[in-house]
Amino acid sequence: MSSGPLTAGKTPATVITGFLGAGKTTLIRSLLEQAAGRRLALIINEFGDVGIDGEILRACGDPTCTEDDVIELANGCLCCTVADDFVPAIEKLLARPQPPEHIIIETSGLALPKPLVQAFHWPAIKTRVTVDGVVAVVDAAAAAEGRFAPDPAALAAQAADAGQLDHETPVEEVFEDQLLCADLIVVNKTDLVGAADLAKVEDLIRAAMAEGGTGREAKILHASNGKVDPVVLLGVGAGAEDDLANRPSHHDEEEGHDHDDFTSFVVELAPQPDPAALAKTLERVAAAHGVLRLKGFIDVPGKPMRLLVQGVGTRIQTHFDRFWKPDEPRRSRLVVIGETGLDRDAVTAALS
Ligand SMILES: Nc1nc2c(ncn2[C@@H]2O[C@H](COP(=O)(O)OP(=O)(O)OP(=O)(O)O)[C@@H](O)[C@H]2O)c(=O)[nH]1
Repeated sequence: MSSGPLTAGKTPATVITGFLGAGKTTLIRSLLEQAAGRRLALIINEFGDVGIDGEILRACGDPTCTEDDVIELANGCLCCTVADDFVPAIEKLLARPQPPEHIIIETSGLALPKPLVQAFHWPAIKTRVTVDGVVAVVDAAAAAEGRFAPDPAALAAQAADAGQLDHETPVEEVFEDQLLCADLIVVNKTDLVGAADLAKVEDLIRAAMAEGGTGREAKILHASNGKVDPVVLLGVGAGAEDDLANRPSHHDEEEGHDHDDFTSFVVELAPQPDPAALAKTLERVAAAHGVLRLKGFIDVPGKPMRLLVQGVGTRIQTHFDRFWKPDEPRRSRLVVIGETGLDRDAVTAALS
């Protein structure tokens, strides 16, 4: 656990980053199940204004995770709302009669984590909290399909050109930034790939890090459904806020940063009698329009439970996650996330 001279006595915080749908919430859920009485608090930031991740975590029914332990900062980008939202949220947690022993922060899948780590230099929290580690979760299946970077061989050829960061797609940029800030990289969804693809993903990660110009070696772990030993995950002891120079970021090159690359909107659907048919439709729409992420809850008439829908690229999963509450409107709403230019009207029409 954190014990260096700079981190002694401070509350450790772990930043969980990773591209849309990589498995951050799943990993946190697994962590909560294994918390063994340790007081954890969660701060969750999502892209889009409907807090699905907080809902999923609250629905887990884990006694170590009460309503008060989950703080959602759902409006926008954490690093841009540091003063108004993030620092006060940390202060509030520390002021509790029983403050958390460890704070877990889930960034949005589109966040560049470095500016968030920088926020730990704010005077109000600098002497009281340290970033124990930045964990980047990688979707092994999506990475093996080439969704985040060109072929590793091509990347390796570019590695000699370290520092040339401006030729990438927005998705590649975000993916690389998250890796470059990480102390620990969790290659998740290993159940979906074979050994050869897993090796390819590790090559791709190392090539992306080399291309980004860091000399640091982050530790790489494998996981399925985010199952990682909590002692490893929460015991990095990095003091990452004091090691920013070794974490290059596209954010370093820009004045402020750009929120224009991605877009999100909510589609309100009619109740859906057939989850399997809905999943087929979503798969078709995601493929036709290049949707990056879909998530939300659906009313299935006659069913007492709400249907959780999760789409990562064209991979759609559904399951009933909890009973509708008596006073809760049975709405069917999906958050849709894609790159700017995603045709909102066409997607809405195709889903409605
Ligand atoms: N097959 C498989 N599916 C997984 C695994 N981990 C997560 N998933 C699924 O992937 C989808 C996305 O998982 P989340 O944990 O919500 O991902 P996330 O990174 O929190 O997503 P965002 O917050 O939207 O960026 C869900 O349907 C999960 O059930 C895994 O190891 N294997």
